[in-house]
Amino acid sequence: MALRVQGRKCLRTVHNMHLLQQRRNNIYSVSDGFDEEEIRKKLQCFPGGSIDLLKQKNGVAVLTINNPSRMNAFTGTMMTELKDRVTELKGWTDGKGLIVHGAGNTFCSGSDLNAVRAISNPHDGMKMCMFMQNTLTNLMRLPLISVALIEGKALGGGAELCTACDFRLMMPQSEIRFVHKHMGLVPGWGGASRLIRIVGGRNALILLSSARKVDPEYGLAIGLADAVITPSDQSGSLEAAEKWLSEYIKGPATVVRAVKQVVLSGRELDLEESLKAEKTIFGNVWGAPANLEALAQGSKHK
Ligand SMILES: CC[C@H](C(=O)O)C(=O)SCCNC(=O)CCNC(=O)[C@H](O)C(C)(C)COP(=O)(O)OP(=O)(O)OC[C@H]1O[C@@H](n2cnc3c(N)ncnc32)[C@H](O)[C@@H]1OP(=O)(O)O
Repeated sequence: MALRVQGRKCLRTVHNMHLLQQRRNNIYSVSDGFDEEEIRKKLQCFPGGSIDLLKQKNGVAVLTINNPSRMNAFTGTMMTELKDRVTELKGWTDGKGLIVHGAGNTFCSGSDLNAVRAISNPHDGMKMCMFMQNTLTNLMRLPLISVALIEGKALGGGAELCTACDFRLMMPQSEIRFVHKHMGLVPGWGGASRLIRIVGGRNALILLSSARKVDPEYGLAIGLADAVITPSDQSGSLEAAEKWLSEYIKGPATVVRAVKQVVLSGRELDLEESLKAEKTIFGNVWGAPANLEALAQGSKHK
């Protein structure tokens, strides 16, 4: 009898770990008819710009969408570079936070229209969509607290990209705009699914069906923007974003990453599975150095 109970417990733990593992993986794989190498080769035909990653000692990484002459539009090589940078961040165990921003004074104007025109057939479009969904899902699931710093415009795919971050910071002149309908499209990089979870179905329907501009005031009202930052003469927008983020990433990386993981589980799993995942994550921090140190110090929370 005791053995049977133990066996069931063990099976449950394996199932639980399997679910957590699944969450870390790509949405599309070979079993979905997705051949990453095939689309990578195609994307390499559309070069230009870069995705730059700076991992700082303070545990905050800065990811720069860098193609200012085209308002930071995503070329094919930038899509593959984004995938590689996100993979690099997955292995960065000292990391706590991430800021995604654009070079120059703007965020991102979506896909490079030159590439879009060249692959405007459904087969290639679907492969690109699967590739970007995999990348942005992995970005969203990083155990880092992420912020999209939206300076200037976030249009089309750029608007979708900012929904893969935990928070969105706008600036007085910035705008987020899902222009897809005006292009005869709907979002395909996972932007619609994430937008609904951020602002609710009603607001998402308004934004997607009207391609309405979201300015900071409207962004704050519907919960798409988390704050509006105004850089001072002394510090630029990146510094202001880092300052805003610093509130949420104080303390050891193990604990900050665990916080992000429990929130991810709650966001993505049903209640029972989320509770089990929470237990597993809790098991990793309970009695760990940060916990023991806090107990030894007898900390008070006045
Ligand atoms: C819809 C879904 C799809 C996806 O999910 O994959 C997409 O994202 S498609 C792309 C959607 N985005 C657009 O359609 C943006 C089109 N561009 C604009 O509306 C304007 O350029 C704007 C508002 C971004 C900036 O306007 P502004 O007057 O400030 O500057 P310019 O128009 O002179 O732009 C400077 C320079 O950048 C080039 N540019 C801008 N966006 C793109 C882009 N997405 N792809 C390629 N090139 C882009 C623009 O053509 C100018 O180049 P130049 O050689 O100087 O004429």
